[in-house]
Amino acid sequence: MSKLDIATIATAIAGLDGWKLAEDGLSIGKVYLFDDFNAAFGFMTRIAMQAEKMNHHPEWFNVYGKVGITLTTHDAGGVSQKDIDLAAFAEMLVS
Ligand SMILES: C[C@H](O)[C@H](O)[C@H]1CNC2=NC(N)=NC(=O)C2=N1
Repeated sequence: MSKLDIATIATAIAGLDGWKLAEDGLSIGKVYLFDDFNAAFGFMTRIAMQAEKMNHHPEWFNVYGKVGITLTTHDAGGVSQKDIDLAAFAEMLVS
């Protein structure tokens, strides 16, 4: 899996509400806000199952209803299609 160029990443995340490219260009991220911990952890559980299925895992932070997700592909040293795909999966869950 090779990393994508910045233009490709920008185009891909333009269609993913709220997802941003990190200053260093090496990851994409978004902060989700849910009504409570139950909703937040349910969201995280579904992403965890998809991450295992894809063998592609997020870096994330959770406190109560807040879930911060950062996606990068360690093996590629940047953002790959897997990161875009997992972000798209997260957006599908909340849309
Ligand atoms: C051996 C390597 O860790 C595995 O192929 C997977 C596991 N999950 C992963 N997750 C992420 N985000 N990046 C990776 O490069 C990655 N590699």
